[in-house]
Amino acid sequence: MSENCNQNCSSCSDDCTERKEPKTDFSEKPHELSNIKKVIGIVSGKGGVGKSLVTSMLAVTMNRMGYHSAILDADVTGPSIPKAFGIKEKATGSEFGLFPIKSKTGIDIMSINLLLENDTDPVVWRGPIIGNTVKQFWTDVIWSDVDFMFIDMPPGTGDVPLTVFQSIAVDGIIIVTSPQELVSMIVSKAVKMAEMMNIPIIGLVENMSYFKCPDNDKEYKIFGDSHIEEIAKKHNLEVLAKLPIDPKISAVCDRGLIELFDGNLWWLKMSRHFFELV
Ligand SMILES: Nc1ncnc2c1ncn2[C@@H]1O[C@H](COP(=O)(O)OP(=O)(O)OP(=O)(O)O)[C@@H](O)[C@H]1O
Repeated sequence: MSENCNQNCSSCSDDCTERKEPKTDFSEKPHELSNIKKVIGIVSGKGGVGKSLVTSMLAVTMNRMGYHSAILDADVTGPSIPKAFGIKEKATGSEFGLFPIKSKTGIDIMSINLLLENDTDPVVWRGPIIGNTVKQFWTDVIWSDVDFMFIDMPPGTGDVPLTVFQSIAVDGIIIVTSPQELVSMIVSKAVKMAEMMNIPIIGLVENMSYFKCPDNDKEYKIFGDSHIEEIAKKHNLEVLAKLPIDPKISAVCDRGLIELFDGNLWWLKMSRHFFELV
């Protein structure tokens, strides 16, 4: 029995011996014309820590290595992926389903902003509708020959991420954090959620870890000291990267040119973990 057992089997995914009700399977099949090999979810305990940036750069890195990458932007209320890739056109469809938009370098992307008339329209929908929209990005979009799909998950551990985890067969997740107070609690929540859903955690990424001053090469910890190593040890996880604050990153994102960012070794180091999933 799970140490967190609340005697309510309907809200639990554990296969324990005490189970009273059969496990409900909420998983959805992708579109019948889709072919997706591996799905990696990028999650964060709270917004604004760089989840979309990590999602985008991982897709760019794998694409540069010759793998067909895709991004499913499940962050419906804060969709920043089309902006980072400079995508302005709208998604189209046929009687068979919806087609993702191809970025300049061939990454397939689907996001709510590719369907809304105006990018600036707010998505003032309740959780179940948002959850269903993300499900449809999985079931109604034709994802052709995708080697690695990266999902920019909605921030937090609430209703919407839960729906996404239950409906989409995610092969592994990466948790993105920043070096601030509360990180320990936020990571613990994300880890518990992944454990409940039986989803492997590939590792942790600390974004905005430090800033390296170009004038004196010194590293400054703008958001305070990092505790990511202790947190990783506590949960028996690997720290995949400690990414610096880099004004060049925000500049390319703002100009829709993320595919031109030359990246650094961190991204290549992270990508080796995806091959372990294959
Ligand atoms: N390491 C970094 N250096 C400089 N700017 C960064 C870095 N990481 C992220 N940013 C910038 O910070 C902003 C927030 O990043 P991003 O959109 O990736 O966060 P998020 O966690 O996905 O947020 P949300 O959950 O609100 O969508 C963006 O403008 C991005 O360009």
